[in-house]
Amino acid sequence: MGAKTRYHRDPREVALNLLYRVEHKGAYANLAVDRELDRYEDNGSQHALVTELVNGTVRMRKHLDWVLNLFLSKPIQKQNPWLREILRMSVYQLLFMDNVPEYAVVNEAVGLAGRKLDRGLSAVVNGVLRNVIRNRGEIPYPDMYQNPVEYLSVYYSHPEWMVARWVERYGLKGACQLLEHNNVRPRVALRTNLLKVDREELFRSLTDEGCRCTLSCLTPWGVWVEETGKPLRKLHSYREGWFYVQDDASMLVSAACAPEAGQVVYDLAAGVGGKTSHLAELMGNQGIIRAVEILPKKVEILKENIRRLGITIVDIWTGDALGPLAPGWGEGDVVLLDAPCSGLGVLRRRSDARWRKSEKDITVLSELQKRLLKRGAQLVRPGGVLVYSTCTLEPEENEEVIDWFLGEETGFVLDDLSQPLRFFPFSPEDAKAASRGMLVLFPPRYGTDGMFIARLRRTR
Ligand SMILES: C[S@@+](CC[C@H](N)C(=O)[O-])C[C@H]1O[C@@H](n2cnc3c(N)ncnc32)[C@H](O)[C@@H]1O
Repeated sequence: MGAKTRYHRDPREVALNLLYRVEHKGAYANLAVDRELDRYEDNGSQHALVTELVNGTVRMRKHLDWVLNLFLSKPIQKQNPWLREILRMSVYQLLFMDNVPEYAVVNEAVGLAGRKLDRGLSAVVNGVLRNVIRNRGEIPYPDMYQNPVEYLSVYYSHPEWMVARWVERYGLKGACQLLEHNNVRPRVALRTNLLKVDREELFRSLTDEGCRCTLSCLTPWGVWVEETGKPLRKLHSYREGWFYVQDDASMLVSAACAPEAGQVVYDLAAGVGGKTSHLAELMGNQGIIRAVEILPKKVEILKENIRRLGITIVDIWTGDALGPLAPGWGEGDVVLLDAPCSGLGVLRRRSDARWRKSEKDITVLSELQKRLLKRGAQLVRPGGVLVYSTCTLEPEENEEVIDWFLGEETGFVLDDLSQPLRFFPFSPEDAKAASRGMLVLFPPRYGTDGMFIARLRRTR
């Protein structure tokens, strides 16, 4: 990429153009923001403002639309698309950002409207925003007692079908905790690459480069970064391959496999290699990992990741795990299936993800998961281990897949997860579940991503 442009455009205008692309052209919020900001010289505060304006506005869309509809004569959905995004972004600042003065929000919005719209619509922007400011203390949300699902869905800005599921499963209190968790920026966690450094050394290097971090109390590898002086990719320790960016919950998956040096290990849905690389680290980079991934683009990133981390034991097969694999790939000691899933446990990571999912995805994915798990089982040697994981909380993709599998395959039993994960500070009820072989990490409980892990052993 050539020289970067100095950041001279109004960050709100940059954010508005991005919002238009996300809401009206189908762009993915995180990719669109990254790509756009990559064009400019890094300027911490303006980059942070654009990111917050876009992700916050997209994430809180349902809440914002509810509020706006109280003050508009025509529903927000029927308004001019530019007007819609200017109003949403401005009300987001008024209701959810406490470091932007009200007058600045209105002035900036009217200025943007003047550039994108005609005079009449600029006046609408001015009038609506002033009305929101006057009434912000007494917004009438849906009735919490009469219709809790509708209330939570609007207040926490999630699709109603998701809220209904979670209220039924976790009760009102648990659902509220989860919804709140999904609206908070995730912490940045790094996994120390023990092939190259120990965690204290990584910590010192990060601190020397101006990062504010703490050691994770959840895993032996994690370092939590609260603030970086520069983007992670520009750090010396990143270039040296001393860490991989990964949530603590994901680190549990490879740990649950408990692979040993010299073993043959399959990673049947390797993606960009988050778990593959951790498996290799746990094996001391000795043995063989056979990584399968259907998307060539991801395989390219996987290759780059393992190169940077200094891992040399991964053989890659680019293709469908349900089809034929590389010649000579027979049974393995451990098979991991980190299955494609609805991702409802990691909604906080992508602001637009909640709006892209449908309840039908869950049913469709659970069928694929069953087929992939059955395929994985064929690759486990007698006495070997099969680990199944997802980053969703939905039983159809988790416990029900395992129950179905155990009904079909008589040669497998659930295997104790608490031993390989003995470092983790489980609640008593999670510890019990882990010892029985299946575990759901409920995100608000540990501040992690949501994760499901099941460990099975082939008995014959
Ligand atoms: C949950 S992601 C894996 C994430 C990865 N384990 C990591 O930690 O980075 C699931 C992956 O499965 C891949 N996938 C989906 N269907 C597949 C199939 N039939 N065969 C192989 N890979 C598949 C997807 O492209 C996706 O990268």
